[in-house]
Amino acid sequence: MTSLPSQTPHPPVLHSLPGSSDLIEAVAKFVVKAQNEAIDKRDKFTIALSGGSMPKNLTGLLNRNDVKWDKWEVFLADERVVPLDHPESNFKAIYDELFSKTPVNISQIHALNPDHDAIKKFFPDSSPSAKEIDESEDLQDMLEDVADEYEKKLVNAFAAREAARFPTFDLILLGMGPDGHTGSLFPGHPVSKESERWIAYVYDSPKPPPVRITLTFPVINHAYRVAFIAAGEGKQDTLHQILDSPSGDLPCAKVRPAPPGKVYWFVDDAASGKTQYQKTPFQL
Ligand SMILES: O=C1O[C@H](COP(=O)(O)O)[C@@H](O)[C@H](O)[C@H]1O
Repeated sequence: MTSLPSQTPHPPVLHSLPGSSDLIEAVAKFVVKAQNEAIDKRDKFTIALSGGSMPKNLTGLLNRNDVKWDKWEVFLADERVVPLDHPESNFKAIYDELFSKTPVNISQIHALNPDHDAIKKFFPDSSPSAKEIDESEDLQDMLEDVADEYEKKLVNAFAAREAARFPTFDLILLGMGPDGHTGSLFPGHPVSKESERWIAYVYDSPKPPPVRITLTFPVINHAYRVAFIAAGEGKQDTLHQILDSPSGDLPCAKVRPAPPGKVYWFVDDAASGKTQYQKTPFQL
């Protein structure tokens, strides 16, 4: 077992694209580059995807003929504990927007176990309150089990190829919430301090639905590439705070992969309207 390397992280690379179609095209080119490098090395591409506004920004991949879909192994950067066909499911968002239009086999996408008891128990409309979960070891055990099950999927996928303490994703794509959260890692939440687990659960997410699982920071910061995708004026202040303020308290600012890993920001000019951070023209 090796632990996280401790070199100084590379500074984030900021690419700001004029509009939505430029952003979507740049993201597609970037993902294909990451895909090709991974396939050259290991004949496989391990990627983790987020929900929220991200899936529609991945649709540029559908216009290309150099995506080697059969080599993709897909995980969720975070997921809400809801049925897979629920409108709040990140799996559903990604599947509907992207994978349903590709030859990717469903077995290549690692979703939550749809038959887990927790899916019924924590279904948003009938979910116990955070206080009830706080007071119930059984409910917490059930959530622990959901996180464990998902973690095992990662262990199975990565253990065969590396004996590292944390998995090395070829690419993790993240969103940035207006409060600076990413995945289901929310500002000030104790899960942000998790240093051992690969997958953690949250039952008091300030953004509904409250019950979720998420990749932890050690996993995110062990990836070979992490890229945020954020668009729109509504993200301006948060992006400014994350990239221009050296204190780095928001969850997005804590994404600083250990070298050789790197973090990239793909944003539109509306989102980067206030940031002073140096922009790097996007070119491949
Ligand atoms: O709740 C979530 O929010 C973040 C950010 O979403 P966005 O709509 O502001 O882009 C998302 O990345 C995450 O996957 C999701 O569960």
